[in-house]
Amino acid sequence: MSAEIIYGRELAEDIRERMTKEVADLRELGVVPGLAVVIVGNDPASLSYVRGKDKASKKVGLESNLIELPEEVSQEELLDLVDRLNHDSNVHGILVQLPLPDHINEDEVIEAISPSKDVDGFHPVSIGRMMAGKETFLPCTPLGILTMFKEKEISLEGKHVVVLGRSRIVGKPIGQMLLNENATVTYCHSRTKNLKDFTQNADILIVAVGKPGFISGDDIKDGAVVIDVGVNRIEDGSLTGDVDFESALEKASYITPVPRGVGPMTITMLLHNTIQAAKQLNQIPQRSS
Ligand SMILES: NC(=O)C1=CN([C@@H]2O[C@H](COP(=O)(O)OP(=O)(O)OC[C@H]3O[C@@H](n4cnc5c(N)ncnc54)[C@H](OP(=O)(O)O)[C@@H]3O)[C@@H](O)[C@H]2O)C=CC1
Ligand SMILES: Nc1nc(=O)c2c([nH]1)NC[C@@H]1CN(c3ccc(C(=O)N[C@@H](CCC(=O)O)C(=O)O)cc3)C=[N+]21
Repeated sequence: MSAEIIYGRELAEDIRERMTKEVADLRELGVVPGLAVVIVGNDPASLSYVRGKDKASKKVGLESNLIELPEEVSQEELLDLVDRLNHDSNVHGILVQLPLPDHINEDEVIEAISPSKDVDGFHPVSIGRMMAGKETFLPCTPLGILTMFKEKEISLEGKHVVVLGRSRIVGKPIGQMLLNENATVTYCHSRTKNLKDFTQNADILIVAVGKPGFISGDDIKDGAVVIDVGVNRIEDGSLTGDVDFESALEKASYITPVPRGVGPMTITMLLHNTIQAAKQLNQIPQRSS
C-alpha cells in the first residue's frame, strides 16, 4: 500500500483565496484586519517563519506589522509593547514568536496579551476555553491539522491518536482538541518508555518532536494516518520532517510531507484567527463557513 499524501500547501492556497475575498468585503466595511508579529533576537529559522507569516498576511490583504526587537530587550520593554498593541485599535491579532530568550519570562508575556487578540491561542483563558470545549482562538498548528482531517474526511471518533511531543504550541493542544472530537488520546514524550508499543498501536500518529527521521515505517501500524509536524533544517540546507517519509509512505494510509504539509496550514490558521479577531472586535457577525 502507498499512502495518500496530504498536501497542506494546496489546501492552504484554496483557503487563502477565499480569505482574500472575505478580507476585501471587510475592507469595504472599513475594517482592515491587523496582525502584529513580535520577534525577539535574530535566530535565522525564527526570522524566516515570521517573514513567511508577514508575507502571507499581506497577500490576503491583512495589515501586518513585523516588530523585530534585539535579543537584549528587557521584560518591561516587551510587556510595554504588548500593552501598547493591546490598546491599538488597528491591531486585532498579536503573535509573540516563541521561544523567547532565557532572561524573558515567557508565561508572563503570553498572559499580558489580551485574550481578545490572542490569535496563537496560548493565553490561559484561551486554553481553558479550549479544554472546556467552548468557542475560542485555537492554536494554529493543531487547527491546521484538524482542518486537514475534515478536508480528507478522516474520522476521529473512537480512533486511537498517539501524540509524540507535549509542547505548548503543538503536542498538548492537538491532543486536547482531538479528545474534544471523541478520539482516544495517548501523549508520549522524552520520558516515555517503550515508545514503539504506543506508535505501533496508533490509528493516527502525530509527530512533533523536532528530530529528523525520528519515526520510520517500522514504527507505525499498517494503514495509520501519519501527521509530520517537525520542521528541521539539515546540513545540506534543506527542510525535513520528523518522519522518514519514504518508509512511512509504504505503510500509512495518509501522510503529510515536509515541507508543504502542516507548515502552510499553520500560517493559514493564523490568518483565519486574525480575521475572526477583527470581526469580533468590530462586532461583525461571523460567517458560518
Ligand atoms: N509545522 C509547523 O507548523 C510547526 C512545526 N514545529 C516543529 O515541530 C517540532 C516540535 O516542535 P515543538 O512542538 O515546539 O516541540 P519542542 O521542541 O518544544 O519539544 C519537543 C517535544 O518532543 C519530545 N521529545 C523529545 N525527544 C523525544 C524522544 N526521544 N521521544 C519522545 N518524545 C521526545 C519532548 O519531550 P519532553 O517534553 O519530555 O522534553 C517535547 O515534548 C520542531 O521540529 C518544530 O520546528 C513547531 C511548531 C509549528
Ligand atoms: N508564537 C508562535 N507561534 C507559532 O505558530 C510558532 C512559534 N511561535 N514559533 C515557531 C513555530 C514554528 N512555526 C512554523 C510555522 C510555519 C512553518 C512553515 O510554513 N513551513 C513551511 C516551510 C517554510 C520554509 O521554507 O522555511 C513548510 O513546512 O512547508 C514552519 C514552522 C510556527 N511556530
